Amino acid sequence: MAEGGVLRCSPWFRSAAVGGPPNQTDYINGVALLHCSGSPMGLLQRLQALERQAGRRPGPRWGPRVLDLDLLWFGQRRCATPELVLPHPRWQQRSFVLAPLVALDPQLVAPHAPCSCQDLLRNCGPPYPQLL
Ligand SMILES: Nc1ncnc2c1ncn2[C@@H]1O[C@H](COP(=O)(O)OP(=O)(O)OP(=O)(O)O)[C@@H](O)[C@H]1O
Ligand SMILES: Nc1nc2c(c(=O)[nH]1)N=C(CO)CN2
Repeated sequence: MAEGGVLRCSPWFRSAAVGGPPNQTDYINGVALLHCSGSPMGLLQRLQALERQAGRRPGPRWGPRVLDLDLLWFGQRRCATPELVLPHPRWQQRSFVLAPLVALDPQLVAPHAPCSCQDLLRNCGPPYPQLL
């Protein structure tokens, strides 16, 4: 049985919806650093079960959802299947991901990233997510 848990959590950030249908309400984003002794796919399945428990139902791409738990990276692992791509293909361009990561650790350089999360966030430019 795989074991794991939450090591650290970022504060929450509010930002306007990026992409998806028009007129969405703002999103609230955070990141967590996890310890996990199991496989990336096993972890993704646990995250998806939590989304379902929270009441998430199928909807349009990037449309409103009650909970969205994405796996950004899993150590140094790389993976490209229809079910799981690691590292997540879009995290480096998303200020709503990078602002919480920088809040978690201002020095953070993620596996396979070309520079620090702080530099990636600067590259995104404004508007920056609002710290709650
Ligand atoms: N790293 C990953 N983290 C989460 N889901 C992933 C990942 N790689 C691939 N997927 C797959 O993406 C599918 C769609 O997930 P979801 O609807 O949550 O996408 P999204 O979060 O809205 O969009 P995005 O992938 O751009 O963040 C899932 O069924 C899942 O199998
Ligand atoms: N602000 C914000 N925009 C998004 C978000 C998100 O979490 N926050 N997630 C998306 C698909 O995962 C698409 N757009």
